[in-house]
Amino acid sequence: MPAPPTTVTVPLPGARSYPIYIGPGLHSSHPALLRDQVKGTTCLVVTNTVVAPLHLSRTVAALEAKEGLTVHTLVLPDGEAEKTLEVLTLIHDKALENALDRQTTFVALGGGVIGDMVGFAAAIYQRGVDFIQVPTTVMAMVDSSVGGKTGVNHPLGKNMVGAFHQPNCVFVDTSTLDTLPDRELRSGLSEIIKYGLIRDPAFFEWQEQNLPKLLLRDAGTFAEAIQRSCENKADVVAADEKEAGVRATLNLGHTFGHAIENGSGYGKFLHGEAVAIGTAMAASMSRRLGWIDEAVLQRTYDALHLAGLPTELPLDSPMTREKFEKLMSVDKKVSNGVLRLILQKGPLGTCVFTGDFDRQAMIDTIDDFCSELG
Ligand SMILES: NC(=O)c1ccc[n+]([C@@H]2O[C@H](COP(=O)([O-])OP(=O)(O)OC[C@H]3O[C@@H](n4cnc5c(N)ncnc54)[C@H](O)[C@@H]3O)[C@@H](O)[C@H]2O)c1
Ligand SMILES: O=C(O)C(=O)C[C@@H](O)[C@H](O)[C@H](O)COP(=O)(O)O
Ligand SMILES: [Zn+2]
Repeated sequence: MPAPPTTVTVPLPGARSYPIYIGPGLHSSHPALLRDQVKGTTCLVVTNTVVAPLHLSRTVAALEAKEGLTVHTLVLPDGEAEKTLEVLTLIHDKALENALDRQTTFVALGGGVIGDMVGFAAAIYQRGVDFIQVPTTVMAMVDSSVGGKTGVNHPLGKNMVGAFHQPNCVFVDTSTLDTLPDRELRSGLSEIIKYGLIRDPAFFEWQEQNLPKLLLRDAGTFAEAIQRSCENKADVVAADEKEAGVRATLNLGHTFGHAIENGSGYGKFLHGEAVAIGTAMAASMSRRLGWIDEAVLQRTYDALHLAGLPTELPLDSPMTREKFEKLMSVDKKVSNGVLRLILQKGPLGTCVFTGDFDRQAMIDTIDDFCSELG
């Protein structure tokens, strides 16, 4: 009997708490932890054209070992540009063609794009069916598979159509990272750094020491980074599941970042790259406001650079101040017409979620980041 894997729990009221299982080779060592989460007699595993040839057979084998379970599969096109309502409809087409009923479970096998889309498809299929997250990117393992934010993009705004829908469990087989390209791996580091900046200075200090080992894919270091990230995310989600307040802090850098993702054409930047530039913009704005000192600004930039992430817009960027303002005006944190932002304030590891800041500081920051372009 293999030792139990590392388990982080997302505590939620009403018997909705769920486990995040983390470990190398979980598909082989602990397949029962996955299949036991399927309650009915059918499930639909959804993945994409990149992940399917690499990992689908392992997930299907783990599920098919359950007696009486019929496993359906669907392979979607890959990429952020495919995170749309049109593509999501293919999931419902497949489910209905196979007469999948309300007891079915959807299984999301892939990165954050698949996880967000399959979760939303589950939230609205026959008004809600179960789903399981099987994340295969760093981004999905440390952030997107946890917490139940699901949805798709709209041409006019990122993640603009979606629902809160929590998974039955998150099954993190860290061995799937062996096939992840370096660029996608670095992108996920952006959200790991975020946890340090918004609430966990000790984790940030650990990152300052260990980011080089993460880039070298050291397995033990990765296991710790994933566990500590999931613990941070689980704490925040438990405190504020539907983002009435503190959960918004998980959006550090995202208002600028989402504008960059949309304004550059979904897919030019990976989410974590856009968030890295957005985090640099937010830090610069905090410094401009006098809310952080030069040392905190420098450490923020240094960590992003150490992770191999960008902190400025590329020279050929189509972003302009007008584009930023238009896209940021539909951010989900706008309340009664006032944009609220997450900004670092005080010592490293502290931030605020506020609409109470000098708007000129935001404009000047945007101008500063756009000034080298075109
Ligand atoms: N719901 C949330 O809380 C939340 C949090 C963070 C990010 N997100 C969303 O997640 C998305 C970004 O996620 P992502 O960075 O995982 O992008 P992604 O899902 O597009 O994956 C990145 C690339 O890696 C490929 N890939 C995935 N696993 C692989 C593997 N093991 N080996 C080789 N290739 C693999 C994918 O096919 C894709 O080409 C964005 O849409 C973002 O908005 C959501
Ligand atoms: O879980 C959350 O809450 C987050 O904000 C996590 C973010 O990293 C993630 O990118 C999320 O999808 C952004 O949410 P949105 O509400 O700004 O679309
Ligand atoms: Zn994010």
